[in-house]
Amino acid sequence: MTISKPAPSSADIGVTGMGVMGRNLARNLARHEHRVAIHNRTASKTEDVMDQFGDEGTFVPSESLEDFVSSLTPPRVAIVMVQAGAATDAVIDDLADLLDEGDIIVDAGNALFTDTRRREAALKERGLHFVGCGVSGGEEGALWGPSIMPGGSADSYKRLGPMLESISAHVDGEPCCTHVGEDGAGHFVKMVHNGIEYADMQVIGEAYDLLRRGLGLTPAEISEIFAEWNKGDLDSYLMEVSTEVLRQVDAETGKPLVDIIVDQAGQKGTGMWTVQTALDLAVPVTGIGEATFARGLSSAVVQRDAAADFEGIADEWNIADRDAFIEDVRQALYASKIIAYSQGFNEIQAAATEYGWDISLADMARIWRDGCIIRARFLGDVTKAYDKNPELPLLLADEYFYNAVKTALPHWRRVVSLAALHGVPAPVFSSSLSYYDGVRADRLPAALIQGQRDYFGAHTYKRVDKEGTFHTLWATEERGEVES
Ligand SMILES: NC(=O)C1=CN([C@@H]2O[C@H](COP(=O)(O)OP(=O)(O)OC[C@H]3O[C@@H](n4cnc5c(N)ncnc54)[C@H](OP(=O)(O)O)[C@@H]3O)[C@@H](O)[C@H]2O)C=CC1
Ligand SMILES: O=C(CO)[C@H](O)[C@H](O)COP(=O)(O)O
Repeated sequence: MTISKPAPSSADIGVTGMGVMGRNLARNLARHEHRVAIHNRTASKTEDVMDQFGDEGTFVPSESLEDFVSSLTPPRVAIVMVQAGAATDAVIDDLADLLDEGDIIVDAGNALFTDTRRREAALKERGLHFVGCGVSGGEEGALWGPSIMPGGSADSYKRLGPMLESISAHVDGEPCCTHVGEDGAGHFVKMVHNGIEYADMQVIGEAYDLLRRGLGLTPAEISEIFAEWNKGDLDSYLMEVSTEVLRQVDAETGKPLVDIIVDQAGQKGTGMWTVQTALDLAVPVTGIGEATFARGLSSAVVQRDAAADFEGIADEWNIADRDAFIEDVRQALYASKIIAYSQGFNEIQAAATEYGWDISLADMARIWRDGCIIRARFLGDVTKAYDKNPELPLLLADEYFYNAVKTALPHWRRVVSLAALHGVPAPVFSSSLSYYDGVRADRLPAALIQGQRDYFGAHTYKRVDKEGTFHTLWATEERGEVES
């Protein structure tokens, strides 16, 4: 269809960016009886949406951004769904010039939360509301009910919230959408969601690799094991996805598709942002970190080529009890997953303190129970844990999760040892176990590190037996101690 000029104030909400996500969010809004203005830089995409889906609800298409804005009913709500970074800045700038005081711009892309804070502050000065809003669920989620994580002011949520809640996924009648917190809080939580997504995918990958190498199982056999696991504590969308991928056969070669796909994992940057930000906040997110580095290692072609002939000097696999090994791997996967989530929630907690965001961790777990990529039965238990104690210092301090990890421990230790002995990389399984042993340790070798720092840089240390800060005069013969 060709697009004609829309009637002024004929839409309740608008979406600009008719890519994979934007068009489906617009269709979801239209299906929920919102009149949706739609626009795309390349007008043919808007026409395409109208041709294919125009009869699904009330769409108000525009060719120009000016028409798009004038078709919105004041106070206007315009959702931007374009690439993060420069593209988002460009669209926001153009929109801001056309909007009036009190109007709301929603950035629903995967923006870096510091960009969101900058944009919110700049637009506030112009009297505009800016809402950085995480959306998860991929193409299908956007269409049928994503998990939605809006930040921005509580005032903008009053206008925006009911529309977003109407299109989100629901669990027991509760929307998987809530006001996360002020300014960049929504995008922060979405970033950590994606970081956790990386860790969750990696632990499933490590389980697959160990089952395949340890027992010589085929991808189809592992798919069946995963399907079984998916009926219990590990029940999750990513487990389901893995089951599907592993059972897929390549039509051209007749081989398992997973053997045909090049083993170099891509990344768009949200996992890396989660790790970089965690370092800034001094929160150890070892699971997410190792998962992100594992993707990096997989794509480090030059280094992998150079190391391809290195000896492993590893044991040959000879597992006597197949079922016991499968259970070991399942337990290692579950425990490592709990650690990764525990660390991710700690990162959100730390950011809430740093930026003054009033984020309910229970609500974050609640809105991730469905719609998003990390949706899982497990998140119902995480919700309960934070409902019971919103101040939990770490998820593992909850009795349910502590017991789960305690039960998993012997299995987990066996798997990590076997992986090391047999030369199978299991970076998240093993680093998560180290985190667990580190966080529960009575004494850590950090005392030696403090001594080393004091020796070469007079960085001082504290003593276990008295208050104060001390320095040993290492360069003197007496090596006396002074209080500094
Ligand atoms: N795909 C996914 O599963 C998910 C994606 N996201 C996030 O959603 C956002 C959109 O992703 P997705 O829909 O997959 O992307 P697509 O590549 O499918 O679409 C990108 C859209 O951005 C528009 N665009 C790009 N550059 C500009 C620009 N300079 N000015 C105006 N418009 C521009 C494109 O317009 P044109 O047609 O003219 O090129 C197109 O409409 C991203 O931030 C992404 O990270 C979030 C959750 C899940
Ligand atoms: O946001 C998402 C889901 O919530 C995307 O699926 C995510 O961007 C995928 O990330 P990457 O390409 O880095 O694996």
